Amino acid sequence: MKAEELLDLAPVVPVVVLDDPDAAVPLARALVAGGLPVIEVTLRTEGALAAIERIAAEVPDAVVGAGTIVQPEDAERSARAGARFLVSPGCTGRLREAMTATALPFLPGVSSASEAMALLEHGVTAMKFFPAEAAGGAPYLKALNGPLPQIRFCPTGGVTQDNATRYLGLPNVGCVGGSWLTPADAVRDGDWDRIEDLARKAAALR
Ligand SMILES: O=C(O)C(=O)C[C@H](O)[C@H](O)COP(=O)(O)O
Repeated sequence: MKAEELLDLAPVVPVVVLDDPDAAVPLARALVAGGLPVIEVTLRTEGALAAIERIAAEVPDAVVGAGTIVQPEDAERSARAGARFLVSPGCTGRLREAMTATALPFLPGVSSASEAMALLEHGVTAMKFFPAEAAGGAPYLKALNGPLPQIRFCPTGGVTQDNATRYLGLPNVGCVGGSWLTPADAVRDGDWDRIEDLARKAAALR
């Protein structure tokens, strides 16, 4: 799968922070049941790689990836755990090389025209726009589409059920990402029905 194709699999990519790897499988099943098969597990917790491993092994309909790829080593570690894509909040030359070396599709984070152009020089045309709302929101991305129509984005950061359509209506947006599908209290309480419901509403956004 190419990164461009990843952007078209689902309108919303849930960004998940998981403390307990035991929650990974029921959580992923709830998201898939609600219609959101692409799941980004952030490497912000100790259990993140174990969570990715479990989802990859036990939820065949999910497309699980690793988020918060910050160190070059994170890319290979995530690939070994079974991640099928990689997402980073920003990008450096070393990080791009490490993500490229895994042969997995990846969405490097950018928040400016220059950052996007630096990646474009290396043939990267699918990116995460982060932090989307704080960096200028949908008007900013709309403005980038004029000079840089070959780049498509997954805006993430401050995106919600209520503002997602502003992004999804843009020609250079494939999908959006966000943590609103998996509220911390719902994950802690194992309220998978609530998460499935949130996913279903988000899946209907497009
Ligand atoms: O962890 C990463 O890799 C990030 O870059 C940040 C996340 O994508 C955002 O924290 C999600 O944003 P919210 O939906 O506003 O919570």
